[in-house]
Amino acid sequence: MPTGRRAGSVGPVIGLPDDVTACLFDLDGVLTSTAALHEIAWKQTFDEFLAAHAGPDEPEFSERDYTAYVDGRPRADGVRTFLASRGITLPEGLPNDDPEDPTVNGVGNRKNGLVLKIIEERGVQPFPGSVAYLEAAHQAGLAIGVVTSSANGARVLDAAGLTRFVQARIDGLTIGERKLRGKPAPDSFLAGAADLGATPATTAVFEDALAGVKAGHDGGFRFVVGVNRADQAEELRANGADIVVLDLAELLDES
Ligand SMILES: O=P(O)(O)OC[C@H]1O[C@@H](O)[C@H](O)[C@@H](O)[C@@H]1O
Repeated sequence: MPTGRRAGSVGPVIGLPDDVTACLFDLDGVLTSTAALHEIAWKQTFDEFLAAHAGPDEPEFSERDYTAYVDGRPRADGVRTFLASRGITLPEGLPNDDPEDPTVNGVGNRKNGLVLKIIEERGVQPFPGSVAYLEAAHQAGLAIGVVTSSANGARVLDAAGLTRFVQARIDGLTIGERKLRGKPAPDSFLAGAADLGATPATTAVFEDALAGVKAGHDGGFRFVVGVNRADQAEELRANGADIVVLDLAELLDES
C-alpha cells in the first residue's frame, strides 16, 4: 500500500482511518506551543480592559474564559465573544484603531502588540510529537494543510520551521480576505480541504480548541482528533472529537 498504512479501520502508522487522504492541522496548541502565549496576551489585555471599563467586583479573565470564549476563534471574534459573556458590547472601530481605544479593533490591536512581543521574547517551539507526526503523515503520502484563526499563522509556522510541510494554509488573513466565518463555524476547514483538493469525507482535522473541534465535527470531516492540552478531554469529546490524545505522537505506531 503506498501510504504504508496497515489495513483495518484505524491504521497503526499514523492512527487514522484508512480512507483518510488529507490532514488539516490547527496551529497554536496543536503544532506549536503558542496557544499559551496567546492566552497570556489575552489575559493582560482583558484584565486591563476590565479594570478600566467594568466595575470593581468584575472577575479577572480566567483560563475557563480563554477556552470557552477565545481559544481557536479569530481575534475580533474572541474580543466580541468574551466581552459579550460579561455583558459588554463595543463598537467595531477601525482596523488601525489605537490599542487603548475601547473598540473591538482597539482591544484586538492591544492583544496583537502584546502577543508579538511575547513571541519575540520567548520564541516559537513546535511540539516534538507534532513534528514527528508531520514527518509520518508526509511519508504516508497524505496531503497536509494548516487551518488557523491567527493572522500571525505564516510567521509562527516559519519561526517553528514547519512551513516546509504545509501544502495549503488558511489563516486569520485568509479568513478576512475570503470573508469566511471563523471557528466554531466549519468554513475555514472546508476552505483548507478545498485548497488541498480534498473533501471532508476523506480528511482528518487536528484541534486543541473546543471551537475548532466543533468546526471539524460540523464540517462533516472524516475524523476529528482532539488534542488535550488544557485538561478538557470530556469537553473535546462533547464538541465532536472522535479521539482525544495528549500528544500527536500517541497516534504513531511505535512497534
Ligand atoms: O490574534 P491572532 O494572532 O490573529 O490569533 C487569533 C487566535 O488564533 C488562534 O489560533 C488562537 O487559538 C487564539 O488564541 C488567537 O486569539
